[in-house]
Amino acid sequence: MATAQAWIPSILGYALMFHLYYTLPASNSSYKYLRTRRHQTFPIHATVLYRTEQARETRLKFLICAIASAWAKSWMFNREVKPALSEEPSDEDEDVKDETRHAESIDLSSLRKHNLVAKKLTKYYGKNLAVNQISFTVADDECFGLLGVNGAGKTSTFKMLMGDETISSGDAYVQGHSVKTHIRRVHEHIGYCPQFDAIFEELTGRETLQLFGLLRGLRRELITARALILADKLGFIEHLDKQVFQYSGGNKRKLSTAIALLGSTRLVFLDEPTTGVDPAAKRQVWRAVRRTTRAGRGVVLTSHSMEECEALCSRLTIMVNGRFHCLGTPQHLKNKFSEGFTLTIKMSVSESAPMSEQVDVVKDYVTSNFQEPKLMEEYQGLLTYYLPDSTMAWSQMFAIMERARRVCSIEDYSIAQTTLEQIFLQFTKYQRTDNI
Ligand SMILES: Nc1ncnc2c1ncn2[C@@H]1O[C@H](COP(=O)(O)OP(=O)(O)OP(=O)(O)O)[C@@H](O)[C@H]1O
Repeated sequence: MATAQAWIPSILGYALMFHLYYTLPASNSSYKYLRTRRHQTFPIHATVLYRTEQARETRLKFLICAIASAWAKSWMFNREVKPALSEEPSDEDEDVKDETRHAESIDLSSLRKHNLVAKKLTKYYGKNLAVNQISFTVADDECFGLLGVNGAGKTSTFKMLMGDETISSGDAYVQGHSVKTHIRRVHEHIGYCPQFDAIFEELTGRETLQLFGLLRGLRRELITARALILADKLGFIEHLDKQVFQYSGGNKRKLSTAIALLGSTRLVFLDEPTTGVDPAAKRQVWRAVRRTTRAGRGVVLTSHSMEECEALCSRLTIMVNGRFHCLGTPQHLKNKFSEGFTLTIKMSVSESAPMSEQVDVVKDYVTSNFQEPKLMEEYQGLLTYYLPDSTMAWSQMFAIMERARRVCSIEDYSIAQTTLEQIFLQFTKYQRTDNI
């Protein structure tokens, strides 16, 4: 499809070019010399004049044709085929509706009081609707998480907010400045760690930070001090004077995160900052992000790690097909979308009876004390149950299991709520994959 689209403007352009070339009238003088030539009566100076005239006209025609061709091309590429947007899907989540109403009710005079306000932000790539009328706000000291599978629209959202991609409709406001009309002012307030490291391989880490600091308009001494602090906190200080091409993938991500955090901007966009970063270093990045929000700066984060979102985000949303499908604190989402609990029991080794008998006793106990428990896994004295009754109180479940410890051969047990990952999977199974 993309190839066909690329060919159409060229064919149109060239067709237009040939059409114009053969139909545009030549000037009188050109006709005159043409006629003269046909009758073989032209003097030598007339031939020269004819060629000059002809060349000038040809150039003019080609110029007109080239402009027409370029216009046809840009019209084809910039044309956005917009299928009608449904006003508000009826099955939209209440929290998402509330956030939408809140963001859209903020009037122009109050926009300055908000760190980031997005109103009906929409992105089309041709016919593909990548981001579908999302509205949200990000407060100072808030870490707002955008979750979603590949192709959900997270990066497109960032790109629109950064002015890297045009906004198809809607707008966003950073500290009151419109992304559509005042992108330069917007840039002053945003630190950005893109999904793919946009850094110069030949520079050292220190030079990179100095370059980006100077571009931000920071004083040299300040940049030097901040570069050292960030490299130390993010854990790449020993690589600071190495050229970037020598950095591992994880260290490049840390450097990109440091660039985003360098300028003390009101907002920081982090697009999968810990991809490829080892678990210990990940914690360092998390600490740096927490310090950022504690300092009163807003962070918008995308990540494929549920653990990361749970650790960092004050609010998060799960994006599917360019729309928000739920929104709230991690605990709120767990309480709201929780579908039961997971009970894990570890059997104790006892000489009094064979293991299989003891396991049967525990199974009977669980079946008679919980509603419709489902044995998910049984492996070497370890039983994992799914408890679908999400209305049961924690205290009640623990009381049952403490009693079980006294009457059965149980060494240990644990009860866990549905994880954020399970909730994520519930939503993302609806993601279209045809256009990724
Ligand atoms: N430059 C582009 N041209 C055409 N389609 C695009 C372009 N960039 C993204 N898309 C499409 O837009 C949709 C959203 O893509 P986007 O990169 O925003 O998703 P994402 O949630 O960031 O995914 P990932 O987790 O893989 O980064 C996808 O269907 C993708 O194919």
